[in-house]
Amino acid sequence: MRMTVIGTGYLGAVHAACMADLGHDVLGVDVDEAKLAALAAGRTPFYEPGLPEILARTVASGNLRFSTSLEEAADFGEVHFLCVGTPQQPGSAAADMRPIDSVIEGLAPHLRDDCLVVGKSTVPVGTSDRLAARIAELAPVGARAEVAWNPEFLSESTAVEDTLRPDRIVVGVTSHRAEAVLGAVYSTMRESGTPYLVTDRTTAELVKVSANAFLATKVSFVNAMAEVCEATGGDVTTLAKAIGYDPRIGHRFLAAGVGFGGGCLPKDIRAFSARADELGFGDSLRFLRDVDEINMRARQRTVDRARTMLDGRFLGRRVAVLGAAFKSGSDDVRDSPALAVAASIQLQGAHVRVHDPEALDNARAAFPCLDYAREPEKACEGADLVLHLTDWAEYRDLNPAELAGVVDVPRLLDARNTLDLEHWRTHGWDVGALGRGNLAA
Ligand SMILES: NC(=O)c1ccc[n+]([C@@H]2O[C@H](COP(=O)([O-])OP(=O)(O)OC[C@H]3O[C@@H](n4cnc5c(N)ncnc54)[C@H](O)[C@@H]3O)[C@@H](O)[C@H]2O)c1
Ligand SMILES: O=c1ccn([C@@H]2O[C@H](COP(=O)(O)OP(=O)(O)O[C@H]3O[C@H](CO)[C@@H](O)[C@H](O)[C@H]3O)[C@@H](O)[C@H]2O)c(=O)[nH]1
Repeated sequence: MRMTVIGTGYLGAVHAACMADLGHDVLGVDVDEAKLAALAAGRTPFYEPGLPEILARTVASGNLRFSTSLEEAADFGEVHFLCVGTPQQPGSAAADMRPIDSVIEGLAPHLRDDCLVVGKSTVPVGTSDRLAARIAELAPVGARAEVAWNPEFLSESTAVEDTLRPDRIVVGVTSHRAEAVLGAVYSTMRESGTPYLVTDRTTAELVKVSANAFLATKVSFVNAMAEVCEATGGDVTTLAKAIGYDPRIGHRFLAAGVGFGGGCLPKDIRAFSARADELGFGDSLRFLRDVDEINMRARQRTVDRARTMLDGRFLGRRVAVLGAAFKSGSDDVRDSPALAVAASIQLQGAHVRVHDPEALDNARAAFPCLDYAREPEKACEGADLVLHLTDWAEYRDLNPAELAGVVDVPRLLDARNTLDLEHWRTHGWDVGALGRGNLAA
């Protein structure tokens, strides 16, 4: 099937390459010419495990091509996936819909007969109806252009696997024709037994934002329990392990620490709340403000704990930060808790040097005020405190004995709760963590 993928960022580049790998004929479209040039040369503009191989394969086979032209896109395919960004609006909690609106303005006047515009971006409920109405105004007379919504659930770091073998596929449609077209797009997944839910567009939009709201709530729940453990002397890691054995709760998304960040969960819960206020059901989602507050408090608690470990003073101290990406397996630093903490500590007078295996360039562009090192050992040189803020596997393999010889004072705060602190302690380290009130000072 011939299709376009409009917006080739973290979501769109993966979707385009995976669709091409499934045998579809795909045109990726973006406004960012540098990004398109890299993709067309088979180079991934960001770090995503497994993507370079699929991209190289599909570009070489000719199944995947790129363009900046929406007119060319309209002419190219019968299905158009919208994958552009919906970031938080500056100065508001709501989603910025300008990228999507501008795509519709550019695409709709050129749409061919019988095409399907399929939203994958995460949007405020009601968007698909609004876009369908606008397309009806702009599309050539007689063009039967429809809108469907097909939310995306991939996570960065496992995006390729999540796209090729998703937990479920949800399509929101208003006709049998749209249902049949999307059924053909996803025939491989359907044949392999992936749960496939066909629904109305509104429900499809809501499935996406409610899934992210639930995930955010789960992380904030465990971070609230971390606060309780700190106040009472409990251990949140054991607590999470114990409650997670109940299959109704489950272990995933119960890792307490510095909280959630990234280009999705924080902005999506805010946009959901803002939309609820707009539509008059804000009270139903009031709890999401607590979820957001608990999450922001996790960053502040990390800063406070670091200050306490440094005897109440950041000024003139050297702090090594392990991790800049919002999570391991990604180079994405959008709303990264690690960088928020690092910058706050720097602003309070410490000299902060950050290491990350993949996200250094993005981190430097976002926070040029921080100092950076290409090796963890370099970041730790002369440090009064080492802060573990992104849970890269390689940090679990660090040698505490060797690192003790590099730092000024062997002091470690594990704000991800994934390091073996007893092991570090046996090598002379003074250790701290979040939510582990039972850790003897
Ligand atoms: N990143 C994820 O893991 C993920 C997963 C599921 C859903 N989503 C949703 O998908 C959407 C995209 O997210 P992302 O992380 O890929 O963002 P991103 O910023 O990485 O990518 C967005 C892309 O859209 C391009 N773009 C912006 N305006 C454009 C225009 N007018 N025409 C063509 N291209 C344009 C940008 O240049 C960029 O390459 C968001 O709504 C997000 O919430 C993201
Ligand atoms: O137990 C946990 C799990 C996650 N996190 C943090 O939560 C954030 C988000 O992690 P994750 O959800 O794995 O990453 P994303 O790539 O942002 O994916 C989320 O956002 C995407 C965009 O909407 C959705 O498609 C995915 O389903 C949803 O998981 C990161 O900062 C993680 O470090 C925790 O602090 N504790």
